Amino acid sequence: QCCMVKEAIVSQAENFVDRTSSYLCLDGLFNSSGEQWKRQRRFALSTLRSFGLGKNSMEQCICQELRVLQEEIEKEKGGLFTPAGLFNNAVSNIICQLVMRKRFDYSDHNFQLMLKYLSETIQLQGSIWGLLYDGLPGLMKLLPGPHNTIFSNYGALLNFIGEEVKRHKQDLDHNNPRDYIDAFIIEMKNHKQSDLGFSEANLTLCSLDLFLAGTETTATTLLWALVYLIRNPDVQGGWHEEIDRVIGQTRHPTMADRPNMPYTDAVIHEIQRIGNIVPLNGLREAAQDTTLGGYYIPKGTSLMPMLTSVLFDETQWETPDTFNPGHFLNAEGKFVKPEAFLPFSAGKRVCLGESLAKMELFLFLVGLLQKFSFSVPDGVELSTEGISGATRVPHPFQVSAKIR
Ligand code: HEM
Repeated sequence: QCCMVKEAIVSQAENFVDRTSSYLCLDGLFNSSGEQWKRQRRFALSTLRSFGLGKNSMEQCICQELRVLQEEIEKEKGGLFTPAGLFNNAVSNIICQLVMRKRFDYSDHNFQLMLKYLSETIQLQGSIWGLLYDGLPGLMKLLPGPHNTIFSNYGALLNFIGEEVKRHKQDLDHNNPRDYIDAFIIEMKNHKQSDLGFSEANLTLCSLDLFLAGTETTATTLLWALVYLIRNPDVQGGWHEEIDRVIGQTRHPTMADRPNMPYTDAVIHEIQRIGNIVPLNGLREAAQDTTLGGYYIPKGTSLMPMLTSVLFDETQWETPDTFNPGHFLNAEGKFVKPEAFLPFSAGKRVCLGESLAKMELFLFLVGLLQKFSFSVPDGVELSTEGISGATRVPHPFQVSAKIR
């Protein structure tokens, strides 16, 4: 199965095309294909890079947000709190800086509402209701049910981004674009009509895609980190020890610390593997009759490459169902990355934000562990059973964070 997933998304990619979701007939980044997707993906990558993606300035931006997050957690004074909202807000602020050059306070109720809509929509889209709608949009449109909430949530989210676009148009300086939205508006002027997706409607959709993709996955990974660290105090202790030895207690982590922290690297990778945050990839469709892993797949067949099967393949991992950072360490304690590790997928549609996500996971997690020990009251056990939608999230939980 592992080989099939990799074959389908990498070596046989030309035999499969992306099958777009029926929701709202969106273009955006996720749902476009062909020339438009190619152009939009290239534009998004180069624009985000020009505003700091993968650069030192991004590192500083994440560390500033880390400080705010640490202060917010400190305010809890070691008492129980719910980390989900804080993590969502902190992570979202990073992609918001790139897309709309602003961050939102943790007390901003309207922004909290947007984040709630976002999580709810992602869960519903991956639920049976979302899948039924994707399969039978004509019929489902006529029926009541939770799938209708997706439309109202998208409406509110598109409105929120639309307001930002309006504000950007009012004070745009064509010679000094500030962010992705500015750069897109300028690019729209260079294109006749709306070819290759450079239209105002698509600007809103692409911005929403970045906001959505850049928030939920990374914030959910941070939540799984707490679940597994609290359930495995020896791993949390080992991580504290490496942080104290390599960075100490006074300075902030930087990406330059990473090569000196193999245990940290291994734990983060193991959290991503066992957390299995994006279990299902987007639908693909066989563009021609194809043979994959010995199976004949006729042209037109829809396939869903399950990243889960790669992450839990017992031929690839020593103890696939157990949280074990040793999966990513060799006998000398050096970090190694097995080929079967594919949480960002692979091939031409590989996650566009992979480098940003890795930077965020490293800096946020090391910064939080440097400052706090996380625990739950005696007798409480955090569940590893996730709630599966388009992403797999932990059941809501509370933790306490004691300053170290
Ligand atoms: C731990 C965090 C993350 C995980 C596990 C993750 C995982 C994924 C996966 C599995 C895909 C689907 C790839 C495919 O269809 O083959 C994807 C696509 C995508 N991701 Fe991420 N992602 C993460 C963070 C981010 C961040 C921070 C951004 C912000 C820019 C982002 C932006 C995107 C975009 C725009 C796509 C669509 C790419 C396309 O269709 O061309 N992701 N991601």
